[in-house]
Amino acid sequence: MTDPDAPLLETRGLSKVYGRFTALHPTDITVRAGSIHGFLGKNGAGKSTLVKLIAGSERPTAGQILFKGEDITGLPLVRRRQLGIHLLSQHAEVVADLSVAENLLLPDYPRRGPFVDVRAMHAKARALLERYDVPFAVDQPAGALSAPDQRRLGIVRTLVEGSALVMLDEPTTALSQEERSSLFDWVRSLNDAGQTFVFISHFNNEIQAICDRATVLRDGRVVADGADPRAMGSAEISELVVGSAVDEFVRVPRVAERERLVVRDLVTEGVGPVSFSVGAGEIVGFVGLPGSGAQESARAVAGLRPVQSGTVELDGRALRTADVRGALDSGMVYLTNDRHGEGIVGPMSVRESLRLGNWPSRGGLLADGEITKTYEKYHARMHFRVAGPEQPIEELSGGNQQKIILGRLLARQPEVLILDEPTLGVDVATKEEVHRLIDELTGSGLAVILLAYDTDEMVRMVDRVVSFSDGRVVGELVGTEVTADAILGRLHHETALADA
Ligand SMILES: Nc1ncnc2c1ncn2[C@@H]1O[C@H](COP(=O)(O)OP(=O)(O)OP(=O)(O)O)[C@@H](O)[C@H]1O
Repeated sequence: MTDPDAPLLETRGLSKVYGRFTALHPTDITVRAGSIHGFLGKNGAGKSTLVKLIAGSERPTAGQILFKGEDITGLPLVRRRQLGIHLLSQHAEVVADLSVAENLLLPDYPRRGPFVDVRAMHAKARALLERYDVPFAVDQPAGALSAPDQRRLGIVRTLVEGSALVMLDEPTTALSQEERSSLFDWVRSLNDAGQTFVFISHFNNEIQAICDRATVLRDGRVVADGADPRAMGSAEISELVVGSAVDEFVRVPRVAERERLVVRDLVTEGVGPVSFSVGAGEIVGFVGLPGSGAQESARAVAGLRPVQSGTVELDGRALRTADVRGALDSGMVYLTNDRHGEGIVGPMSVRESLRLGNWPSRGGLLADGEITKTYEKYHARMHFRVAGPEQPIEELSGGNQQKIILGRLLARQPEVLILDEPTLGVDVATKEEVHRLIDELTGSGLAVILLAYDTDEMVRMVDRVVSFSDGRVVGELVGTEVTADAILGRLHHETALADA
């Protein structure tokens, strides 16, 4: 049995300074053996910095890390892994083109002479997966697994290596509600068997669902250590994280007076034909499971997917389909849910990143003052935690990068805004501010399409929901029909709806 009070890991005066910026002030925390310990905090609070220091991928400026009572501060990452300390970032850490078995056993493949013994490797992998209750085919490429299964594979790999502490940095990013809860069930069952986890999330309900202890960081300082989130209300957790009460924003639904975006019979690579419209000042939520056509249709409208047939009209003008430039020039912008793949130019400064692709010019010259004004405006609204306007965007915390990308799109003063997970990785306070900002813009006629896994976000923001299944539009919810239960109902009974 694991002693419930035994400290597995402790930090003493652990700090991290980057140049003149203190990401983490001297920090004392304790992670107990057998717990699921949440690290909470606003964007840039220092959560990722702390887990990186513990894992050994960053060196501390000062302080100590004790693991099972031993000082491990001077040990490199590989040695810490051997001791069983693992950090899994948001991106599933599997090698996509290696098989599941190869991923699991890397690099100690069973051998017969100089050759890898594939049979033995598969048998061993199968036995391991069975032990952790994950029934993947071992010979398929890991890249073919769904996102949550890739995450499971990543976790199993650390367990196979003999993990004592698995740290998960926002592991539910881009997972659907169902995928989240089944991942949680699995993590809980591993925890019941004694596995210790550290878990980072911006969702209070996730923290309350699986964590028995929590550490809260604010601006690089610990403000609570060892609190039990299950004994707190969600508002209480938010207040602890933010430092003041969070004023939840709920939009007053708006009825569109005229159509702005009209899409007819759009067919895009296995999806369609779909038809829908978005009115001036309206926010329309697209709901559907992965592959249902919700995201595919939104991307096709923005010119990000090839279109086989159908028409897209903006304010009565036909747009050329599959033309990103044309869509952008007409005022249609798309916020990607993959900021690493599509959103970030690493070394560029925060200030310039806000006007990337939309450079203000005066008499043919770059209007530098305008760039600064844009920075000041969005900094005031979205509270970037940055060292200053010239800091390279790649150095920012995940949530702060998301805010910059969103600011960049808003600075284009779009006519149609397509938001794919706009508050991905964004903290509870900023989420409300982002919602307010979008709501204000609809006041001047902006048309918005919103894709969001977070049903609560959907309910609070949209005027109407269009649901997708099997590549088709299968239903609509309007006004008071838009409730969390109704949206989840649409997701779970898509086929029933298709028949209706
Ligand atoms: N390499 C670096 N150089 C300079 N500053 C950095 C570097 N890495 C992180 N920082 C700064 O340290 C602060 C803490 O970042 P960290 O990634 O730990 O935040 P976080 O709490 O994980 O935030 P989020 O919720 O947004 O992921 C941020 O303000 C970030 O800009």
